[in-house]
Amino acid sequence: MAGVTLAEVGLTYPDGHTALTGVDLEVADGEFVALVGPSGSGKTTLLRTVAGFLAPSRGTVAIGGEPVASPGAGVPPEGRRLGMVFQQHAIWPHMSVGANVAYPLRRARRPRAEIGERVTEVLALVGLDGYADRNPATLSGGQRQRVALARALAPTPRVLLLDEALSALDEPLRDQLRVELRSLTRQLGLTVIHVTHDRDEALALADRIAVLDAGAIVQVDTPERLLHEPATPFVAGFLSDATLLPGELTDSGFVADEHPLRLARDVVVGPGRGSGTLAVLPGDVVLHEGAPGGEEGRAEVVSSLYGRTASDVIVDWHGLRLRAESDGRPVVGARVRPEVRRALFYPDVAGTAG
Ligand SMILES: Nc1ncnc2c1ncn2[C@@H]1O[C@H](COP(=O)(O)OP(=O)(O)OP(=O)(O)O)[C@@H](O)[C@H]1O
Repeated sequence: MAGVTLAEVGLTYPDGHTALTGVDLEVADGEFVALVGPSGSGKTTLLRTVAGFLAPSRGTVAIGGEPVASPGAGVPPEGRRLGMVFQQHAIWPHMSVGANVAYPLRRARRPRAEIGERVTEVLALVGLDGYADRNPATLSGGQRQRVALARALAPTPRVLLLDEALSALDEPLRDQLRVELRSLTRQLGLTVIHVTHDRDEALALADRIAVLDAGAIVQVDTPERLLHEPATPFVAGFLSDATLLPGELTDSGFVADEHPLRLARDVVVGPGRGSGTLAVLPGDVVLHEGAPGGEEGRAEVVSSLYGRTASDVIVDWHGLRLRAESDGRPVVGARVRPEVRRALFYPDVAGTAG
């Protein structure tokens, strides 16, 4: 059993900056959890707290049910039986590939024969069979990351911590390593916490994703639920590029503040009445070309980026930058009429009437 449990974890750096404000997170044994959030939201701080490089100011961290950190007490990183892979510069250039992978085993004073066997085994696992004698300088970026992964896996860690481990690689290599990483961690039944700024990578790899904002977790859920049922306007905006706008929801529908958008009640998803925030997902907007109808329905295309499944389009609609997915590729400057087919409503806490 090697799940990871964080209970009420807070962390304030010595300069007084609070990076984590009370994080509760339960990662199950064998689960792959991605941590995402804007720059500075605390992702790396959280990962380093689990690793043992940082001590929480309050709360506890447990691995496999055993408390490893609480204020004033802690198991050092080397006693936590974790593997870690960073973005780059993770392997030592003056050692051969085999020596890099053997290093944590030598430090643990494992018998020489066992070390040799294990190095061969993990190099094969990451697709680097026969690379033990190579100098890391002669490897590609992707191969070096595989060496880093092999070194992290060599001592049979209970949990694998990845900090932007694939981010320095170019596509399509990054994509290939994503696939390999996922099947490898499944095969080994490893618990993984993966920090990434790449939303698509998190959605593709993770069983569940934890979304951080300003040092707190705002939602932990499966990729599907995060995309279709974001818990807050922030999550809808951050993960799905939702357009957010304030307004009022009544029994007859939504009326935007200082904008012509009006929606019937049956296309607005969400509880409550009163003032709040509407989140419009790009896939819920249809752009009608030719812009028939009244002036208030007209918008102008300001950006149109072609994509594999749809174009990513931004229109200026009476000062609102509305994001839409479009089957075609509308040209910049075209006049269109946006139709919002569905939207999510989040009542203001103070403005909710029930
Ligand atoms: N050693 C430190 N001393 C003081 N503040 C720090 C220190 N390290 C990080 N911080 C601050 O703590 C907050 C969280 O930083 P952290 O690196 O965990 O964020 P992040 O989500 O990983 O960001 P990024 O995506 O940019 O890597 C930031 O405001 C950062 O400036």
